[in-house]
Amino acid sequence: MFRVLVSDAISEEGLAPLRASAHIDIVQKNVSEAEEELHTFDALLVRSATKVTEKLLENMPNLQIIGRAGVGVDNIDVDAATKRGIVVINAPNGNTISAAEHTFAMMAALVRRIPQAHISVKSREWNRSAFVGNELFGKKLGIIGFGRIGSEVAKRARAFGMSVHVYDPFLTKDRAEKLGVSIHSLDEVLASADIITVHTPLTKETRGLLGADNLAKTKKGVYLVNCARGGIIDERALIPFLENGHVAGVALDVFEQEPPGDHPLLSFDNVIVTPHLGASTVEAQLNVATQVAEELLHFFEGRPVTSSINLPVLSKDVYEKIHAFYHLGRKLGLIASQFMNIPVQELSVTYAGTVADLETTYITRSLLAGFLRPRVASTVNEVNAAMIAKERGITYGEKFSDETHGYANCISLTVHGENKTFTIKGTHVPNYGDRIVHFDGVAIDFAPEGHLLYIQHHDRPGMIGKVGNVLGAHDVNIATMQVGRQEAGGKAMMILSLDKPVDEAVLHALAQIDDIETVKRLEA
Ligand SMILES: NC(=O)c1ccc[n+]([C@@H]2O[C@H](COP(=O)([O-])OP(=O)(O)OC[C@H]3O[C@@H](n4cnc5c(N)ncnc54)[C@H](O)[C@@H]3O)[C@@H](O)[C@H]2O)c1
Ligand SMILES: O=C(O)CC[C@@H](O)C(=O)O
Repeated sequence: MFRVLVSDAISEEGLAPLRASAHIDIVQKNVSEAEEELHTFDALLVRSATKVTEKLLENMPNLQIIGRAGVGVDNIDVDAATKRGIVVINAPNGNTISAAEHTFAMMAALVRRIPQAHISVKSREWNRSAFVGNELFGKKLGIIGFGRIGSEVAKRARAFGMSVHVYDPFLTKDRAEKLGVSIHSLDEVLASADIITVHTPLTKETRGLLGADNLAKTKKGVYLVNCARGGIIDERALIPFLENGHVAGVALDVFEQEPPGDHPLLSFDNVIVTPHLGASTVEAQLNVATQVAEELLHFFEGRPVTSSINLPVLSKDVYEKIHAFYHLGRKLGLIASQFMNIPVQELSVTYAGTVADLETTYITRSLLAGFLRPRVASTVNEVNAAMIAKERGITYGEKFSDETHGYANCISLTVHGENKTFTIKGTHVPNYGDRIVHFDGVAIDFAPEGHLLYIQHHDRPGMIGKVGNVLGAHDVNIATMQVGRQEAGGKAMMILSLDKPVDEAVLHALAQIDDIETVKRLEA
């Protein structure tokens, strides 16, 4: 049974695809209620309330995947999850429209002073002159961060007759033109906008982006909106700008600390607030829950996930094309690691033929995971392989070549260790399987499967018989045997596939045979 802990309020209807599976057990409890059984869960589904810390991950040793029903993953320690090989997925666009609409509602409410007027009328006052606002029409809207939500806000702003000035260092000119906005530097946006709305993720670069220095560059009378993440506007730095009237008003849906408690900003009449409601619509909650539940189901069924934060994104199409090579890459890495059972510094992967046109990043990650598997005690997979390699000082790189050795495709791995380099090459033959076609400088042909035995010897008559006799005497059955040599009478090798793994006594007996140089067990 695949056990899923749903620790925040997630749309019940959205969880339906998971509930439909007889092999998935869903438990709805918060983390402290589930304390005793945390170690039993394979998956964790959260919104923003559950803080997925390193400590929590330590208590969930079986966890394979974390699903965030929403966009921001700042409540999840993604590095700690990656280190443990845990896939992190989110629902990147299920709440985009709701968040954009909320931003717009906040902006309109801010400039027309709707919340203040609402409170006044509810207090039995009728003071029309106290709530004179501003039009949005004709105003310059500065958007900082022009991704999914920023661009939806822009569409609505244009419909309101606003001109939109955008700052996003990752936005291309083409996309900006398509969306009818102009790209500017941050300073230009700060200096020209009547209203500024932020739509970036919260990162090291964006924390405090609107701090004292940048706030001082804004127009006097500017309005600010933050429906993205608390901390992008520095709350403390904002206070003097509100006190001296430089900033005319602020709309906040998000806070550095949530809930904000008795925060000084809350006492300003021109600061309007909501309790992180950007995604709180029936539609958005159904969308994000459905997206994340479907992705979780794909993961459970061994199909590719497309919204992972810590894995290269793969479409179903791409996955189908690379799947076979992903498997071959894993085997190449695994065999090379055992053969080169010494410290290594560098792996170099070369793709040739049809495989060179595919999404090779994923194949390389798989190869790396295969290589690291015999070397690390913890789980290693394509999620954490790059990170573990880095920690261990192993660099890796990809190259592309035309040299296919006559095969339709060829993946070549060269491992550089101290004083020793090893190269292994493999190909995938559709409807047949994986073949290793070069091994340590010798052309050969064997399937990378099961219990393998590598024997390097001098090319002499009778070697096959001698090896067969030793194995027979130890009751070891040979399933297949492949031989290869560099030149007649020179370096030669045998790769045997055996019905069971051999023990040290067999290895020792084989090593005693004259003209045998090396004997190695390889599990594939
Ligand atoms: N209030 C809510 O309930 C709510 C709901 C959904 C999303 N959000 C938040 O809204 C924000 C935007 O979400 P999205 O889905 O549009 O994300 P997105 O990834 O589509 O867009 C983010 C944009 O920010 C840009 N960016 C990154 N660093 C930047 C920088 N230093 N300066 C300027 N731009 C930068 C990126 O290039 C990208 O275009 C996120 O913080 C998300 O968590 C809040
Ligand atoms: O779960 C929520 O309501 C918050 C969602 C929002 O902040 C997000 O980043 O998707």
